[in-house]
Amino acid sequence: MKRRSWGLVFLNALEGIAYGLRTQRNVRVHTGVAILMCAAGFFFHISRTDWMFVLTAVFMVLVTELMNTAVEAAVDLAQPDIHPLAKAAKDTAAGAVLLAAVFAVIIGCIVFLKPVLAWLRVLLG
Ligand SMILES: Nc1ncnc2c1ncn2[C@@H]1O[C@H](COP(=O)(O)OP(=O)(O)OP(=O)(O)O)[C@@H](O)[C@H]1O
Repeated sequence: MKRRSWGLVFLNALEGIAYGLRTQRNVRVHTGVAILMCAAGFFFHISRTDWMFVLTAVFMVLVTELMNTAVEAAVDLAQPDIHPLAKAAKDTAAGAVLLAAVFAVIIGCIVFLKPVLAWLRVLLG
């Protein structure tokens, strides 16, 4: 196969992200949550260390979501019929997303619970 230019490699990767956003509701939901978490980070002026954890959590969820989409597409192409290995592949990929999401929830609670409660206290007098 002909070697692709860097520009084309980048374009194909963007097409992959666009495919995930277009076809997978979960990718769209997690992207929305990621944007909210980043907005909250700016709103509450979280520390550099907190940003590192928040960004790690956010990117882990988005990366595993896209890998899950890739696994689903590859499995559906290779094995459209019911097969235990097709189930194992899809369930394992979904498990990776679940673990990343649990990590993101834990990080979200550790970073945002305190500032959100303090903000609510001020807001409610
Ligand atoms: N070819 C297959 N053979 C056996 N089990 C399958 C197969 N395809 C899907 N499954 C089972 O059904 C579940 C749902 O599969 P599906 O392809 O609908 O993915 P999904 O997780 O619902 O993805 P989406 O995010 O697109 O809704 C899988 O997690 C797996 O347990």
